[in-house]
Amino acid sequence: MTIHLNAEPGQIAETVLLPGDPLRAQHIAETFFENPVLHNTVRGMHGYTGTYRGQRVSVQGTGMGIASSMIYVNELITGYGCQNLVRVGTAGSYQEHVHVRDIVLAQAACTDSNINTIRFGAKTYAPIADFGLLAAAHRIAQERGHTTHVGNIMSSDTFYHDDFDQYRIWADYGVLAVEMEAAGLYTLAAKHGVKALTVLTISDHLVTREETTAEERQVTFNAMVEIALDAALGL
Ligand SMILES: O=P(O)(O)O[C@H]1O[C@H](CO)[C@@H](O)[C@H]1O
Ligand SMILES: O=c1cc[nH]c(=O)[nH]1
Repeated sequence: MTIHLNAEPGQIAETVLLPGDPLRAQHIAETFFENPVLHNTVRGMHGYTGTYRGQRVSVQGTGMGIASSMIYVNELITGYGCQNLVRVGTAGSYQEHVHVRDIVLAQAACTDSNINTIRFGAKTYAPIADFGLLAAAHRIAQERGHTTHVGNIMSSDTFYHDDFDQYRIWADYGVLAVEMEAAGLYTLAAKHGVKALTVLTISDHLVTREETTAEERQVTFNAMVEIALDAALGL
């Protein structure tokens, strides 16, 4: 057991999907896993372990933001020996050609958080995805005909900015979309020598202001989860 996870030792699989929302963790377990068992109840941040196409796998809610998610990622790696960590989340598009419902594979993650200023001072660290997971996810998404973009994303500490247009500087440098966790996940994965990837579904658009309905989000979300599971488990 760790401070924020009350799973028994060995109860969490080596491969873990990481949605921000604990209810999405429940949805993933109930929709995709065989024999899911609730492994965490601390703070209502539900996590489940079961099997998917015969292989052991877990899903763990992380909460929103780098600060919350890094607590879970840290404890999953150091307390439970997790080796493959794949975030599955929603994101806002920064680019006209990246549409709502599209899938984004985060090759790298910029951040406005201080997590790496604390570590590296004035030197800049570039948090990146595991290439094997990234390549597998890309191949699977292409085979299934999903519109998929691979590139840089922004992991922001702030959902509501005083200046809405602040995103344009990132868009000008080719950043595809914004979410709130990947840079922390990639940094911790590198530190501990484990594999990480972030798979995102575009849920809203900062340029066109388009949004998806809850039903649309659900359908695209399931496609993203299947890509993440198959890539992480080498299926
Ligand atoms: O859909 P999830 O995984 O929660 O991810 C995105 O949604 C939340 C903001 O609404 C942030 O956590 C952001 O990263
Ligand atoms: O605009 C968005 C959408 C999802 N998640 C974010 O962090 N921002």
